[in-house]
Amino acid sequence: MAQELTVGIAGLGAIGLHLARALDAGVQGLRLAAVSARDLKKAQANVGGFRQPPMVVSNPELAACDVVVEAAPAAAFEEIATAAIEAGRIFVPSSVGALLPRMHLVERARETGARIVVPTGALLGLDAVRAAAEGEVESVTIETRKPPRGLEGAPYLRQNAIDVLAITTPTRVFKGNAFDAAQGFPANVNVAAALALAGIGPERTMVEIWADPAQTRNQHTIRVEAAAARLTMTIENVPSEENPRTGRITPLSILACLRGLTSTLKVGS
Ligand SMILES: NC(=O)C1=CN([C@@H]2O[C@H](COP(=O)(O)OP(=O)(O)OC[C@H]3O[C@@H](n4cnc5c(N)ncnc54)[C@H](O)[C@@H]3O)[C@@H](O)[C@H]2O)C=CC1
Ligand SMILES: O=C([O-])CC(=O)C(=O)O
Repeated sequence: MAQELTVGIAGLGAIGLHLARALDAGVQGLRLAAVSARDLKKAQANVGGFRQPPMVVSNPELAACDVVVEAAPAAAFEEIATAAIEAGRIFVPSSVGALLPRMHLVERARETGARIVVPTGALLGLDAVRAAAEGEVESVTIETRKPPRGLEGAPYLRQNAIDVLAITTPTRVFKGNAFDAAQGFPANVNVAAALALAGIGPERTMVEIWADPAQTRNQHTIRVEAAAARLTMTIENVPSEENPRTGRITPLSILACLRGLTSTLKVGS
């Protein structure tokens, strides 16, 4: 019989709370053991009614779990990631954009025996992108279209005095590489960072971000031109109620990713 992995979740928002509930409902081979949050009292109330209430701990204390899922704002990424990686755990980031300027953590994980497992999250097709990237890849692009409120508050918009809520027609608000996109939109295009890591890296992965008042969904289109195949894929995510920046599929994707850590039958590369 396969061993059970304990799971700790940092952050109980649109991603973390849904994931915590799903794990508490029972997933073979995984046990929710601990959660952390900004507001520990609220976290206690959120998990108090669980079948098996997890411990409410600090971010560094999550590293006692076998698997640490980061589902917090990007600003908290370093504290959560460092503790998990130093303890040699499996670290599953949501704020993937925050990993791009911290690739030394990957080197450190090699030394401590930790693993960093980036989920597909709100995106699709990273299996095909990884396969294509085993061969020659000419280009990888992602076009993200969100309702304006799904981009609100991004540092890039503030720095460039773009009032996204005043936009009345589809408007391209960013064009550049995935590294710069992740810095400028830390809460909006983690998908671009995941795509970059799956394929040809953050400098060569090109990103367009559109604010589109006609959109009701968070839409991402990937285009890959490679020696082995041409890929064009679109996902249209229903924004979550708690956080319109975040597609509802994200906690489901992380759950699927966690199942893959212990399942006997694993589908997709
Ligand atoms: N990889 C992907 O495909 C996607 C990634 N994301 C990213 O995932 C992260 C979480 O997203 P959401 O759940 O939608 O955010 P959210 O804002 O709904 O939830 C974040 C939670 O973390 C808590 N928090 C704040 N400071 C904290 C701290 N220092 N330590 C622990 N918890 C803290 C907040 O109180 C909140 O409950 C964000 O960085 C977001 O940009 C979001 C969507 C897709
Ligand atoms: O949920 C989405 O559509 C994507 C998202 O917010 C992100 O990549 O950070």
